[in-house]
Amino acid sequence: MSEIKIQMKNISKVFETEDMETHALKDVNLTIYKGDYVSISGPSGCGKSTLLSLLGLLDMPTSGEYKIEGVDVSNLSLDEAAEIRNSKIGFIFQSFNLIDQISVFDNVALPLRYRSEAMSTTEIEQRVNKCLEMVSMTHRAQHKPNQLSGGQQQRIAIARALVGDPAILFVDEATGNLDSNTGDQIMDVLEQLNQNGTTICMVTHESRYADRATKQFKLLDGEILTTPTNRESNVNNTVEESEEVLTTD
Ligand SMILES: Nc1ncnc2c1ncn2[C@@H]1O[C@H](COP(=O)(O)OP(=O)(O)OP(=O)(O)O)[C@@H](O)[C@H]1O
Repeated sequence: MSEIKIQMKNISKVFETEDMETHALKDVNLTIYKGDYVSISGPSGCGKSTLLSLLGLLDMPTSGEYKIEGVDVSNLSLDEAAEIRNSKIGFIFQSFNLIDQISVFDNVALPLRYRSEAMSTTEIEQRVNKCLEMVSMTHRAQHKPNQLSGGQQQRIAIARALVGDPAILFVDEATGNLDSNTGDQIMDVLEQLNQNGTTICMVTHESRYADRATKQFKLLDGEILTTPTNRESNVNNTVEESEEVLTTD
C-alpha cells in the first residue's frame, strides 16, 4: 500500500455573509498517495479555488478532518499554517509571483532562507541547483526573472515550489498566463516531475490538461463526483442530499 500524502475526510466549507450561506464544499473525501498525479476539474463556481485554498492551508475548513503525511492540520493558527506551508507544501500559481529585483537563484532559494531551522549555504546551493536542473533552467540562475520568457518564469516558480522538498505540489491553473505551446511544455515538465516521483495535485478548468493526470476527479456544486478508474478506494462519493445550497451564481 502506497504512503498517503493527503487525506481529507468529510471536509465542508461554508461562507457566511449577512444574508446568505454558501456551501462551497460539501463532505469532500479525498486521498492522495505518494507518486499520484491528480487533477481536480469542474465548472466555474464549483469550489475549485476553495478546495485548493484548504489543501494549501490558505484557509481552514468549517468542518471535517485534513491530514498531511498523517499530521492533523484541520485547525491550525495562522503561524502554524505558515510553517507547515513552507515545509510541506509546494504551490504553483497562474501568476508566477517571482521577485524581479533578485536573481533566479535567490528566488528559488527564498523558501529555504525563511525556514525556522537555518540551513547551511552549501546545502541551499545544492538544493537550488538540483531544482533548477529539474526544470532545465540552470543556465539562467544569475538572470533576473523579468529577463525570462513566461514559460521560463513558470519553470523557475516550479523550482521554487520544489526546493523545500514538499510532500506535494499543488498546481493552480499553471498555464493560464501562457500561450498554448508554452502551456503544453509546462505540462510536460509536470509530467516528467511526476514520473521522477513528485506527487502532484492540479486544479484546472481545462479538460485537456485535467486528462493528462493519472487520476481525475470532477467537482460539481462542492462535491467530488467521479471515482478515478485506477484506484477505486481513493474517494468516497457522497450521494445523499446535503443541506440546501444557496450559491451566488
Ligand atoms: N469568500 C467568499 N465568500 C462567500 N462566498 C464565496 C467566497 N469564496 C467563494 N465563495 C463561493 O463559493 C463557491 C465556490 O467558489 P470557488 O471560487 O471555490 O469556485 P471555482 O470553482 O474556483 O470557480 P472559478 O473556476 O470561477 O474560479 C461559489 O459559489 C462562490 O461564490
